[in-house]
Amino acid sequence: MARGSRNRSKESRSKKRQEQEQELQDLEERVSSFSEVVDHFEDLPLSQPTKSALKNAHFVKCTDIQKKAIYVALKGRDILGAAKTGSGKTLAFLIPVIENLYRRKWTPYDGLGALIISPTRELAMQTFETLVKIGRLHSFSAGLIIGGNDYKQERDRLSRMNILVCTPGRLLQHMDQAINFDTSSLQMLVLDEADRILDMGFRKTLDAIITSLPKKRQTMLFSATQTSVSDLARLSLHDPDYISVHEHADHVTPDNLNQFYLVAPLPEKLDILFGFIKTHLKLKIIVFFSSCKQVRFAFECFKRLRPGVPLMHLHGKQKQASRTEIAAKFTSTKNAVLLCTDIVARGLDFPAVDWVVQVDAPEDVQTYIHRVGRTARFERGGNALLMLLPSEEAFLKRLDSKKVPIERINIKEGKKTSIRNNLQALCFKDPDLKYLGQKAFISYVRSVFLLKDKEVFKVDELPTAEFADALGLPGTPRIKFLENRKSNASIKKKEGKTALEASDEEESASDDEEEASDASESSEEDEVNSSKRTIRSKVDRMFERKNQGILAEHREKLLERSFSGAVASDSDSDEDFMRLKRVSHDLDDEKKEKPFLIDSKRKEKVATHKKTLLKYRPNPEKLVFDEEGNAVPFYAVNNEDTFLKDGAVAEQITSHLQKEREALTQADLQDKETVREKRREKKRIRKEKERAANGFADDIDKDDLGSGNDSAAYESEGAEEEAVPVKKQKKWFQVDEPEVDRNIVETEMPTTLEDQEALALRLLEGA
Ligand SMILES: Nc1ncnc2c1ncn2[C@@H]1O[C@H](COP(=O)(O)OP(=O)(O)OP(=O)(O)O)[C@@H](O)[C@H]1O
Repeated sequence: MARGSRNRSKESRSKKRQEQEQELQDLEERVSSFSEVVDHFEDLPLSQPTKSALKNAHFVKCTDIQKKAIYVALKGRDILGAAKTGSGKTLAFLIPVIENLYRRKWTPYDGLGALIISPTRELAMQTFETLVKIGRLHSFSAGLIIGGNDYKQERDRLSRMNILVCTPGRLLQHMDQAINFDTSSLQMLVLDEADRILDMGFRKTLDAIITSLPKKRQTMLFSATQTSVSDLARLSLHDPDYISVHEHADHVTPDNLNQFYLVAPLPEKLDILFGFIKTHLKLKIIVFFSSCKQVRFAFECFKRLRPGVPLMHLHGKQKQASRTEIAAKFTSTKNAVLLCTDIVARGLDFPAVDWVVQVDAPEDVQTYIHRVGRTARFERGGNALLMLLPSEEAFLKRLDSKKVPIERINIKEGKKTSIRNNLQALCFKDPDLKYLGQKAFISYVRSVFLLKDKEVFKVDELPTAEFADALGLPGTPRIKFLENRKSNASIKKKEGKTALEASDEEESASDDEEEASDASESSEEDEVNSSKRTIRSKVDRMFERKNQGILAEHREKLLERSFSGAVASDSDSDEDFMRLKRVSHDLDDEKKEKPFLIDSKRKEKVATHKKTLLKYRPNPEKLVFDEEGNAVPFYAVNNEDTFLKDGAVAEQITSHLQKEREALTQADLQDKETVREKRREKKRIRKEKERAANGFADDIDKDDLGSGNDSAAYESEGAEEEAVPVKKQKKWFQVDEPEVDRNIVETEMPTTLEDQEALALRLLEGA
């Protein structure tokens, strides 16, 4: 009996296996004979688990790139896929990855089958999520390998993974360090945002990765912007298929995207942005800056100015946990403003973004296309606003030549607001904010300095003093790299080189610096090292870090003083700051100690006896130092006659005491003020802690979530005068053409505490 049932189950197992084999064989045949473009996933030659998962995720109809790329990729061909932003490229490569492994009967024991490389961590995470969604009914193992995660944990799981989604730097780290990481069985390599991964920033990393991968593999490249042919050669593609669905479209950007630009002087950019936010409170907005420090400064200032909408910020200098949390929060929020750098520019799919605002112009048209592509995704509408400096108007030519339609707008005079005074007050009150402002200033100038397109980005035409003033800074911070550039250029000129060559060399040096970094976040150091990299001491770094532009000058003076009289040397450098240099301490000839010459037996004996030796020394002279630091004999400072010239002794005593008393009173007043300031600070910290306990914490030093509501913490400190009144400003700008539909989203039921607060604020202020 038992044997009978065992036989039956054996039979049914082998029957099932045979059916599966047959199914796979049929699928293989369908794939190889398939050559039509179909509209629905259901009609593609896909396995049942994939079809079911797609259906469950509500993916029914294929987009253009999916129609044209999936069936070709299923045949194992190399692919170069290009389609506009938000057109569904992710599924176009994920479906073939899963299916091709499935048809090859890949199991967890077969090792690594597919590698998907993304330029940023957030994009890798998003791709991984989609992979999990559509591959959940398969039995493959998949892993996410990105910087900022637990390296050990990743390493221990590597050997068991069939599909890996990763960022280039972290992948190479594992390739170099993890003994159990074997890539020899790899079947497929996918480069998402291929042009970015193949460009200079990742060149060395990617080349090192490619050399470790088997040559016989399927390679798929996808991007919204074109990959240069010379870059492709590095991948040794096998007779690739070029699938470019929007090649003949009128525009390279989505058709349902309205694009505007305005010409804004540098000092007015933050005013304009703040005005824009205040007049678009109910919308979801992404704002791009060129550096992390600008993002932080704008975020810290704006949240204190309470625009009445949740504010968030995202950049590469935040901890990974914060980055992930903020990205998730912005995804789920209906209306919010996300201030960010270009780590958000590519691939990220935040739902229902209404506006993309570029406060700083992008480095090139490619970056522009990717940035604006964060809105108007997959059949939705969207709007984009670009701020150009008067000196950057040449960028419009670049956009035009790449088929980007953009329209000029002007802000209505009556709608202009200024937050300059508010920023000044904030920076005055909070040295940390001022320090951040100084860093933001330097970062911005540096970013313009580093940009390649010198016809558009002209660092020498930046109104730096006015810009510093507009940021609320008490003075213009020193821009050391520009000074270095000038001095380097003049040295090079002397050596027969032109200034242009000199600055080009500096740029290429900084390109090298970028190579090892993640995405575009590397250009964040405030100081540009000149073409020769110098080793900086701890003290140098400290001076560079704290109060740039204030201490830097102080330090220069210190240096001047310490080295005045020093033996001039060509090798003078910053490291010499802590090194004692030979300083001439020559005294007058007559005061010089006569050398004790040992020219007889007697003197030889004396030389061993300290006390006797003293009589050969000149008489000691008591010296004091005057205010200029000159040594003068003690008794020469004052004698009785000169002393009495200033009045009788008693009078002088009284006036001296009077002066001292005044000085003490003054010092006392200052002390009292300091104590008061400390008390205020304590109170503020206590209040912040209380708020933190209630879930409202947001610390300037923490890269955590932020919202407009955080500024409430400053209310009791008399910050009311900093709040700019909220007015209902419907028409913020004017276009020559009829008004564009701004795609206003109605307020939904607030879901989070921040939403509720922002809504309450708006209601109170009548927005
Ligand atoms: N066939 C489909 N049906 C419905 N929605 C889809 C389909 N394909 C993709 N989408 C959705 O469209 C959005 C954009 O897709 P995806 O992120 O893949 O675009 P992309 O072309 O990679 O954009 P980018 O160039 O910015 O990286 C996503 O929200 C995705 O879920």
